[in-house]
Amino acid sequence: MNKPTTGDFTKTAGWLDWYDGPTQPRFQLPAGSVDAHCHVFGPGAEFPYAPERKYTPCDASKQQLFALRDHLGFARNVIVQATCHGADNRAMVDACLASGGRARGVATVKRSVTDEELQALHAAGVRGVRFNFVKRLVDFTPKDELMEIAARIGKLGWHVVIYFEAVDLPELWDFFTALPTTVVVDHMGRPDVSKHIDGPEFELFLKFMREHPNVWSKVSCPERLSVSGPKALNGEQAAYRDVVPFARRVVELFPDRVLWGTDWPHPNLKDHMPDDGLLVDFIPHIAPTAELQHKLLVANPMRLYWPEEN
Ligand SMILES: O=C(O)/C=C(\CC(=O)C(=O)O)C(=O)O
Repeated sequence: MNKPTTGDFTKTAGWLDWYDGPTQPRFQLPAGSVDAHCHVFGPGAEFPYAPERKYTPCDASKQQLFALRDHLGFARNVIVQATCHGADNRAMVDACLASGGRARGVATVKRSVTDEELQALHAAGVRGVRFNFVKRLVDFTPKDELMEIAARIGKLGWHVVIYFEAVDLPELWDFFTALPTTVVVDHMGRPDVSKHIDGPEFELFLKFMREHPNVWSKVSCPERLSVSGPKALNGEQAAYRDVVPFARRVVELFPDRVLWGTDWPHPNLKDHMPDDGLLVDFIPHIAPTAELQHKLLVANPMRLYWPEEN
């Protein structure tokens, strides 16, 4: 895959581009698998990055995303609006429209979004909005604004994707548990995997899922969560072992409410870029049976993003 230059934009210092030439996964994805968390970036020359962004990425186009999809053996993508595009959803919408029905989207919208704009996003394939609470990525948005947006998009049958770090869950609990829609948590709420899996922090996350049947989780991003590796590089077939027990527990406890995605092109990784083929080989470690794999990769994302096909 050739990486284009970033138009007039200069990448954030130390930015790592995605892994060039990922290996063919050994794990064969079930037919119809969905990569339920990935992004497109720009290209900046066509879809400029937002003035309020906290980082400037490398360009990562829809063609490059679709080439990765085909290489890894996925059938479909869910393209999640990244903060570097703010609430300008054009790059994500353009990718959904170009996918021939094989991509759905998760948008970022402001309170000022009109009903017509929401309808247009729906027609393009958007089925959710993302509320981001990771402080290094976004400025604060008042909760009453977010609640108002949630109520409006709920009427369209959309869901809310929430991104936060584990230490912030207690403070966000009341807001999250009041959301009226299906709620999808990015990357298991970013547990600190150096803490004990049975400790209070991860237990609070499991309680969140246990007590609220509208809450789903992406069991993605081991490359972001891992502390001790090993990294998904150089043919490593048992990467990110410290994350496995956490993700596996969520998959086994809530098999009908989990999703998986590559997170390509892996924004803001500072230390290494995973080989996406080896990331796919991580899946059977956290979903060890064919039944769990089918739910995680096919049945669950299809139910949430393509319910009309069920
Ligand atoms: O995309 C991800 O999964 C994670 C991100 C970036 C992000 O969310 C965004 O920019 O919107 C991160 O942790 O830096």
